[in-house]
Amino acid sequence: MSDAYIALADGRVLEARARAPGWTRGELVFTTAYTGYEESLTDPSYAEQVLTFSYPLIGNYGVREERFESDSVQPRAAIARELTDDVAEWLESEGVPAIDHLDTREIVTTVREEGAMACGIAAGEDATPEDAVAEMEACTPMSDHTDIGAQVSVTEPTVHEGGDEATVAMLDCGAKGSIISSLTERGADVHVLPYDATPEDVAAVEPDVLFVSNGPGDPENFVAAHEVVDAFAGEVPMAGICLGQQVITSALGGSTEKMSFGHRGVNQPVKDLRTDRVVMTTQNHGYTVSDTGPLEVTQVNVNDDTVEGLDSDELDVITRQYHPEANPGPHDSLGFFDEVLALAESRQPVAAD
Ligand SMILES: NC(=O)CC[C@H](N)C(=O)O
Repeated sequence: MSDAYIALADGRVLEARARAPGWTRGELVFTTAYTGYEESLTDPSYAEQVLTFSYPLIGNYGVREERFESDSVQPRAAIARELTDDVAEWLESEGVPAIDHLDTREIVTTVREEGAMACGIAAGEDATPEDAVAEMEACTPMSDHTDIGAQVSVTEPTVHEGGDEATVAMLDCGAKGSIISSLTERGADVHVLPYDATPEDVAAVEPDVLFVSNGPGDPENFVAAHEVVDAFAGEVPMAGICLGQQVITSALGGSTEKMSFGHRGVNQPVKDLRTDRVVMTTQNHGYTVSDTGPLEVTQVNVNDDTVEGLDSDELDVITRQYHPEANPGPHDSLGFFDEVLALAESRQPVAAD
């Protein structure tokens, strides 16, 4: 008899071991990252998802708060072949169900073949397969989470001081902490605004750059952020990461679509079309830009040719689909943040003598 079950939308029910008890459901996804479990488990972009680690041992260097990307665990549940006690205790204390001792290769190959899918988990002494199936059946598609921004955003504007190099207005659609610190470390003051900030709220900050953060769910559901981008297009330089790239592009007239199983890992190869240089990147997304509107493609994914970087000299826009802040991940693309600051500088009025 097992004390945990996961039910997949394709009808399969797998037995597992409960590591943190609870009943839950979400969109089943996997990451191939072999380090960075604290960063991934606190990344707000995983809200409403159940995160499977394909790497078989998760937790072998403990749990340290300094590596957290937000102040809570974000996925609805965690799955690995083997979770250490450190990670299991952390997840239990956060009330997030966790299971291990199952064949995670089966989950990964299923999601790769059939796409990200609904799943239900029942973990704990009284768990039954039927409970897991009932959870799975109650799971709603990601695009139905129309106000997912409210789950992950600040509710009040918050200022992170970095210096007078630039003033950044960041729409917090679920921002990772290290995106904010990558900007403050370079001397920018970052005004973090709620995901549903109005153009007036943004104007009040007098930003040199408007930055749209990463975030969970379907980018089309971030309606207020689309309105802000539309209001400032051509007036204020813009930058975005992941959901930020998707929102900026669709607000400017392009579009996005859902991928089959997405990109989640720390070794996604990206080629810069201007230099022919390939860098390794950290990624976590299930949607992609399908029509770039007025933006020019500067970078593509070497594996599947999807859009990784966009640019517009005319509109002063630069965006990335991957995560240049690299937490976890290779540091190859940290220079993106220097480009964001240069963009801000290009628009600042030259001081009179
Ligand atoms: N990391 C992110 O910002 C993810 C963006 C979006 N939710 C997606 O899955 O594509």
